[in-house]
Order: sequence, then structure tokens, then C-alpha cells
Amino acid sequence: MAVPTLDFSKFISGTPEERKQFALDLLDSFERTGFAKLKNHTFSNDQLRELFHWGHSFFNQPLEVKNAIPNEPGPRPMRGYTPWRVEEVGKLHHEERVRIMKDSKEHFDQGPSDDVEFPNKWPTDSSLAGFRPFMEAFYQQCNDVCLTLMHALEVAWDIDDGSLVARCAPSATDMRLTHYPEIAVDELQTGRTTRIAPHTDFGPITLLFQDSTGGLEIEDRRANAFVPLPPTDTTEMILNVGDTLTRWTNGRITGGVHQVAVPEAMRGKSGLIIPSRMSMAYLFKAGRDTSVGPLPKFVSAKEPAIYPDITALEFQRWRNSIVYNLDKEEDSVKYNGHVDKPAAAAGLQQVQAIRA
Ligand SMILES: O=C(O)CCC(=O)C(=O)O
Ligand SMILES: [Fe+2]
Repeated sequence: MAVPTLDFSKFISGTPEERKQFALDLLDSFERTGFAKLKNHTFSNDQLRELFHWGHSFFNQPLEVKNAIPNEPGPRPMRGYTPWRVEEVGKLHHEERVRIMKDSKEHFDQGPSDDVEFPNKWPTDSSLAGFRPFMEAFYQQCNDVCLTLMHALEVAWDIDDGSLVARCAPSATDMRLTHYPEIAVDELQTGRTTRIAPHTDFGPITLLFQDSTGGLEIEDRRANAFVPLPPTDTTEMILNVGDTLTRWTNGRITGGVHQVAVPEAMRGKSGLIIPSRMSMAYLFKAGRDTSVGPLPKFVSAKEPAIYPDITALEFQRWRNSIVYNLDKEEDSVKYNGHVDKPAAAAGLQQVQAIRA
């Protein structure tokens, strides 16, 4: 399954025809594959190098320094540092729900710089003095790219009242640096852990940059198999379609399932160590109080809404209650109504029955 690389500059500074063509190509790629790639995305190679430099500087700190700004695992946006083998992203993927498989990764999460409800947690060590200003500026630039991409979807759908872009304010995005420490191929191939298990992201879309290690795989829907998205050009930005866009379009666009596994060249080999890997995911979100229910454009008497009108924050709380393995107890009751697909609901009940 080929994921096309689109030229973002055609939308930013192209002719009206080029803008329309970019918008249609973006939508087509999202609909067919759940992904797209962008070049001329406004980030320079120097900025990307600096991003990964700061990532390494942060993760190279001793564990107790990183643990001084701990993320509180739970049904809320994440802030600060999460050590490895805390998250169970695999539980998001319906078929995988029963498997307990903690991800072998550590990450740093940040939200909007003015967030008073879920404030950011910044490292205080003087060697990281430049980390915060760089990351805040990077965050802002990613937000601009995302809003422009939402506008491109408006152009593709002939939405002329700005209602899609309006659903993405005020910003509630979580930006994540993930470090996957080196790990033996044999350990990953036991299937008891993973770098990041198959999942879709929660927001409308995600912007992703990966380093040159490899291992990112996307689901090829037609082949019903994972295929590598190799880091042939690490300056390209990867776009993932997330759950919120599926909900907004009443199921018309399906989220792109992805995972990080053994890099292609090492697959099936024993006794090798997979080098450490780093990525940056800008997990774009709708405004916290905004509905993730279908847009009026995608609902009709013939096609009634198949997703409930819940807020983006409520939706995120529910998804994170699963990732942090809290969905067994009172959370499962609280969020159960949000399970939209009958098959998924039945699966969840089965899991609860097994665990009860
Ligand atoms: O590390 C990667 O390339 C993917 C990360 C990812 O899927 C996520 O953070 O949601
Ligand atoms: Fe993801």
C-alpha cells in the first residue's frame, strides 16, 4: 500500500487549483490508507535535528531526574515523564484487548503552554534550559500545520463556514517525545512486549517524525497485514488519521492503525539488539469541550449518527482509562456507553467477564 507524499506548499502558497488538488489528494489518501506524508511542511532540517537533540538530552538524564516530573497515569491528558512498561496501548485495538502487553518505551508529554487544567511539567536541570522554549515553539508550529490541514479538509468537503477548524480550538493537543530503549529482537519476538502495540490515535490526525532506526508499520487494509513505513526520508512528516476524524465523518474515514515492531532488516533474526529509537508525535486534538460526534454534513435520515455526542475530553479520558488499564473497575461502567460498535461492546463485556 503506497502512502503518497504531498507537497504542503501547494496548499499554503499555490494557485486556487493547486490548493483544491492538494485538498482532494489529502482526503483521498486519508480515505484509502488512513495515512499521508508531507514535504515542505514548514519545519527545516535544522529544526528536526534540534528536536531529536533535545529528545536525547531529556531521555539521557538519570531516571530519578526524569521521575521528578512524573506523569500521573490515569484517564486524563498526560503531562511530564512516563517510564517504560507503563502503557498498554495494545488494549485499544479491539482484537488485542485481552492481551496484556506493556509497551517498552518511555515518553515525555506536553500540552498547551497556557493549560491550567492540566499544566505542563518541565525539567528544571540547567542542562535542559533550552528544552522548554524549543518544545513550546515546536508545539505551536505543529498546531499551525494541523489547523491548515483541517482547513484543507474543509476545502475538500466544500465546508465554507470554518466549522471543522473551529472544532479544534482552543488547542488541547498532546505532543509526545517517545524513546524506545534498545531491546533484544528475541524479547520483542516473544510477543510479550512491543515497542508500541497496534493502535489508532485519539484525535482527528497526528503529525509524526521518526528517526532512522525503523520499525514503524502501518496496516494495509486491503492485505489485512502490517507493512513497514520505512524511514527512507526522516525529514518527511507522517500524517495518521485518528479516531476523532472517524467520528466526525460518521465512519466515512477510518483511523490508520499503526505499531512499532522489529525493524524490517532484523525481522526473524535471533541474538541481535535493536538500537534505541526516537519519535515525536503531535497528537492533535479537538477543543476539550467540543463534540467528537458526527458533523451535520455526514448525518442524514439515511445515514443516522452512529457515534454519540460526547466531548473530546470525555473521549480522551475513556481511551486513556484503557491505555492505563483502569477500564476494569468503575471506569468500565462510567465509559461503557461510549463503546459505539456492537462488536466492540460485546468484546469488552467478554473481557470484563473473563476478568471478573
Ligand atoms: O514512535 C512512533 O513512530 C509511533 C508513535 C505513536 O504511534 C504514538 O505515539 O501514538
Ligand atoms: Fe500512534
